[in-house]
Formats: sequence, structure tokens, C-alpha cells
Amino acid sequence: MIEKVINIIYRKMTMENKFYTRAACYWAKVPATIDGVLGGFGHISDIDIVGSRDFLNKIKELDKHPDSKLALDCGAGIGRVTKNLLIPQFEKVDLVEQDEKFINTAKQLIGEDNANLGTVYKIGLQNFKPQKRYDVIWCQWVLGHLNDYDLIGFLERCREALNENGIIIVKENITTYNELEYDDDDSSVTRSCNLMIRIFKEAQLDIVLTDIQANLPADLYPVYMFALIPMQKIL
Ligand SMILES: C[S@@+](CC[C@H](N)C(=O)[O-])C[C@H]1O[C@@H](n2cnc3c(N)ncnc32)[C@H](O)[C@@H]1O
Repeated sequence: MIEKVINIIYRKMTMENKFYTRAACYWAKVPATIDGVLGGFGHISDIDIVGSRDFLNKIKELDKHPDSKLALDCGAGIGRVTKNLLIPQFEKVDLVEQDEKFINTAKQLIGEDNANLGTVYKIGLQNFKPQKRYDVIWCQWVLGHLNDYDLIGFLERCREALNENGIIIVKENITTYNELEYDDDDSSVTRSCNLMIRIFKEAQLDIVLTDIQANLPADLYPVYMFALIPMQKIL
């Protein structure tokens, strides 16, 4: 019996390792360009940044809005979001990215001597533990690379790493039907809106604002933006 359980656990761990190593191998072969990190859709980058900027502006209008001192860009790629969205709005921006070539390009594009560039962490989000407190933690087009269990753990650690009035932003593709879709090419999943909401709840996060990215080509998944805060305790 014990042997059977150990075998099941071992098989599960092997499958999960494959899920992560396959994704890392996929990204290692992708050119460090905007078109590369956006899977051939580099032309939508400006539209995406405008949508994100509008969303951040709406967050600033909330009664309890985050400060603009320190932000964290998760799964930062070549620093597209950091450079075009976060650096103009925050005093310092830290990055987490696991691909070395993307990190080197991000440093070049942002400028290693740029006073707004903070710490760059080379690690997968499934193993990342924030070392500082952040006003905004931005997660875009990367969370499909985490399994549900690791995603909940990651979001919990982010929740604990928020400053007062801090916010986590999740900007991800969402399936149109209420189903999970697996992409064998880049080893990622696309989740339904219902599943995302369940995961946020598990991680004890409340949604304070949502929006759908406008003006994207019709053949792409809808892209949802969620602003999340630590779950409010009912006294
Ligand atoms: C679609 S790109 C998005 C990059 C960036 N967020 C953007 O919007 O320009 C996905 C990025 O996630 C990174 N990535 C994939 N799996 C990851 C993981 N487990 N932890 C951290 N980053 C990961 C890839 O290396 C790649 O840079």
C-alpha cells in the first residue's frame, strides 16, 4: 500500500517537473524580441500597454490605492511591461524571470544604469519567495505556466508581500468556454474565468476591479485584467 502511494506521488512529481522543464526549454529557443515573447503578436504590444495603463489609472482612483514606490514584474520576459508601463509609473521596479537570455536583453533594453531598475531575480515563479514589500505586483501572460497548486502558493506569497493598499494585477488569456485548455507547444494552460476566480479565492484574494483588454484581434483569446487585494476579514 505504502509503495503504491509513493509510486503515485513519484509519478505526479515527474509529470510536474516535465511541465516546468518543457516550458523552460520552449522559452530558451524563443528569440529575445517583443515578437518572440508575444508569440508572433508583437504588433499588439502598444495596444496592450495602453489597456494596462488605463487599468492602472482606474486603480489609482480607488479610495484605497497603492503607493507608486515599488513594483514587481513577474515572468518579465525582455522587460516589455517593466519598460513601457511600470518604470514610468513607479520609483523602482524589480523583475522575476527564469530565462537568462531574456534577463540579459531586459537589462540592455531598460538600461542597467537606469535608476528605476531594481533587483532582477532569475527563478521560476513556482519557487519564488518575495524578499520585499511591493505596492503593485504585475503578473502578465505567465501564470498559465504554473499548475493550480503552485499558482495558489505563489499568489499567497505575493499577498503576504504587499504593502498597505498594495495590489496584485493578473493579466492573462481566458478561455471562451468554461474549460481548461492545455498547450503542448509551450507547456502552458489557459484557464476559464470561473477557475481563475476559484484560485483567487483559495489564495484569499478579493477582486476589486476587472476589465477586458480592448482592440485585440478577434482570433486571440480574450485577455482579462484582475486587480486583487488581500481578502477582507468580516469582523
Ligand atoms: C508570453 S511571455 C510574457 C512576458 C512578459 N510578461 C510580457 O508580457 O511581455 C512568458 C514569459 O514567462 C516566462 N516564464 C515561463 N514560465 C515561467 C515560470 N515558471 N516562472 C517564471 N517565468 C516563467 C518566460 O520565460 C517568458 O519570459
